[in-house]
Amino acid sequence: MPRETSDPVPTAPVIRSDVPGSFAWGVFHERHPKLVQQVLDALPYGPAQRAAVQRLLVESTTDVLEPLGEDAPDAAQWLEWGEDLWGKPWGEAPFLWAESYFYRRLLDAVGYFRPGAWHGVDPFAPFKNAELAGPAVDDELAALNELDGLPEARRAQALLSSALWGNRADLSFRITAGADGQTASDLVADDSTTFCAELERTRGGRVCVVADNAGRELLPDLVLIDHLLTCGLAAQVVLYVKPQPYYVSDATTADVLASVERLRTAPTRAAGTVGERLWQAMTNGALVVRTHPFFCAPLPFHDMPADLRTEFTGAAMTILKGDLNYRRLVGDRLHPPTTPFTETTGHFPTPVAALRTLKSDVIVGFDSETVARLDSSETAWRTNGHHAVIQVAARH
Ligand SMILES: O=P(O)(O)OC[C@H]1O[C@](O)(CO)[C@@H](O)[C@@H]1O
Repeated sequence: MPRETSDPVPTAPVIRSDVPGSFAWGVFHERHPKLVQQVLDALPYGPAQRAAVQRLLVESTTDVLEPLGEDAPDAAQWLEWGEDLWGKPWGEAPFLWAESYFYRRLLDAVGYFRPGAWHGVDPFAPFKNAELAGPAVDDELAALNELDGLPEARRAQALLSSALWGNRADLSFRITAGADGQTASDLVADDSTTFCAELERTRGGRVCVVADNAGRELLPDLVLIDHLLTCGLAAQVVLYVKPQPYYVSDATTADVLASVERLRTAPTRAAGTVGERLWQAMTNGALVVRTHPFFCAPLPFHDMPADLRTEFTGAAMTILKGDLNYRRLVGDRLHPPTTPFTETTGHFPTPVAALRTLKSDVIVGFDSETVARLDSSETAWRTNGHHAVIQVAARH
């Protein structure tokens, strides 16, 4: 796809999953087998679906990329997205592309798009439901009572922080991270002052939020959205979700509805009030939930189609949540970590804020001291999910 903007052409190597020992290699060879087992344990799929899922595991680690069947509703779209890749080993495709296609093929294997009993059944719903129903969520929602009465700036900081660290709760991450990732954490790039100042400067505009995971990430996202609307920092919020199940726990419209309901029916006052306000906001158009096929595309946001670009255009800010959205925003490449964030996000049609815990190799916008400090820690700081960034590219 031709580059439509005048931003610099990236030269950093595109990440692939064919380097043994690399993080991306581990996703295909270690994480996916565990994920698939969990999916097969969580729902009583029949023998044909189980066999198809196992075939996908083998194909994605040892074989070449096969296109979707002609009867798939999005077969033509994927043929185009993969036009240079079909017939090549999975590991030779960009990691972002291959991982995305893995999730699309998993839906295929479990019959998500086929007429029949499993049509439209989210294979990740058992995990999402269990998380939303869990006692940890009750505790988190009860803590909202304590924010009442705080000055607006302090409340905003607390809600921003919850939305940021909510990303650490991603179910896919916990498959290999063990427990809940509740070890020492570190905010390694913090543009939160710019974030708040920018929203104040554009007060009353439209803010877009590109959601990441359902459950314990989406709940604090929704609470932050309620804050933006209630304080008048945004007159309208457009929440973008995935059109279909994706990357294990990514939020769909059904997940938004379940989360709003969870808030509305929470036993604690503050959460219930937020839930009621969000319900009203949805009914009067202050909060709009939207989706687009491109949110499950295997491509960076640089390549977003014109209709989606037009939708974003004019927003005061777009908040992108999570690791995958970050990869798609800055490009899934081994950038030098000191590459300016603004240099990699200039293609996006609006000012952007990334709220992300680090769960893959991609990183930009660091100063060299921070990189040296993290490198000397001899931990897998880029991928272990203990660190986070709030990075903002304002345009004025
Ligand atoms: O839910 P998030 O924050 O987007 O994280 C998803 C991340 O998980 C992985 O699928 C595996 O770690 C990454 O490749 C991906 O970027």
